[in-house]
Amino acid sequence: MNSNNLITNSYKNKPSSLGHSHIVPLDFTNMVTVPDSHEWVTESVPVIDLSDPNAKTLIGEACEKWGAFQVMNHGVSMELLNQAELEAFRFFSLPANQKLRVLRSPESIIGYGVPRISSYFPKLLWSENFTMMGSPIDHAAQLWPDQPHKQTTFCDVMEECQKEMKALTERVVELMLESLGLTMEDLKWHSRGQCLFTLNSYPMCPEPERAMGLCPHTDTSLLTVLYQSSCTGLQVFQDVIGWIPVPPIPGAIVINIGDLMHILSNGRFKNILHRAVVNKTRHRVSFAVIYGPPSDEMISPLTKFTNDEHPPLYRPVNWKDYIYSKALHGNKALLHLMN
Ligand SMILES: C=C1C[C@]23C[C@@]1(O)CC[C@H]2[C@@]12CCC[C@@](C)(C(=O)O1)[C@H]2[C@@H]3C(=O)O
Ligand SMILES: O=C(O)CCC(=O)C(=O)O
Ligand SMILES: [Fe+2]
Repeated sequence: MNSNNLITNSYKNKPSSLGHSHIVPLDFTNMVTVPDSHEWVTESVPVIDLSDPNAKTLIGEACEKWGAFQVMNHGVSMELLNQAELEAFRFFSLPANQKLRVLRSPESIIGYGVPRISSYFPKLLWSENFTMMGSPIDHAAQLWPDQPHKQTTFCDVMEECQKEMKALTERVVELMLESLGLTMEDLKWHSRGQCLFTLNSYPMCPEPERAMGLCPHTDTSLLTVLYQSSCTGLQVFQDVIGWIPVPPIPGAIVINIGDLMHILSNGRFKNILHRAVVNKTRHRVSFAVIYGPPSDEMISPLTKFTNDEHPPLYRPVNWKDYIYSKALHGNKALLHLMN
């Protein structure tokens, strides 16, 4: 037999793109640290400095590859973020009977309760949620009826933080559109965008590996802008790799693409699947602006992203109906909208 036909010769003349072809194994005995050459660190979502002149392009790339990124130099005051975190801890540390005064009704979005997505999973979550829209004054009055000072502080901080995070959200939406050659004018409702402000609490858990803080989901929003402070827990899902932690970076804010932005971009921007895991030693709190279009505005793939070769992937839907559909179908809601 011609020796050239043997399988053992398969690598003959193979070009070595990384120059790794003739590496001999490390002598692993007595190694006390891992040399740089052997360090495998899983890449996580990009961190983008909004003062970088290249920020727009980096955002576009991050939206297509990941559907999530962290931003620095975002213009939201650190002092305000710290105050909001403190107020969130104060709220969640209230006795259960006091928090139950502002229990969310089954029909409503706002108020205190289990995260909405709980309803479409068989097991319960190791978390609590308090969602606001605009001023939480009515809820604050129920929470602290005899302490007007506490009501004012809570409302002032929540309203101001919501305002600054909403401004950041709109700036990021603008950069996302610009990265695709569009402007805010292409969203005819752009001055009427609305947001919810939500506080998430993940108490310490005696057996974290048996529990789940927030189960895997994509957000219904256009964009969710989240502050997770210094406690790890948020993870994003990437095909092939699996769950990847989004490490807390001091001062950074996380941006997640939601289902509606995925629809607008006709699938070009990824709606990131994410979850929050819990831990044994720290009570974790996060808060987010959930940004979307006016409730009745129909959202469909922008014409810029559709043509004969790329027909619209989804039928038009408004945010209100989509939220309802998500409550019915959970993570399959988008499939129900497919053409
Ligand atoms: C508009 C909405 C988005 C949201 C579900 C909701 O109907 C109201 C609150 C939002 C929230 C906050 C906590 C996490 C989350 C997954 C949940 O269960 O309720 C989000 C939902 C979302 O982003 O889709
Ligand atoms: O707390 C987190 O890290 C995730 C929160 C989240 O996914 C959400 O509010 O939609
Ligand atoms: Fe989420």
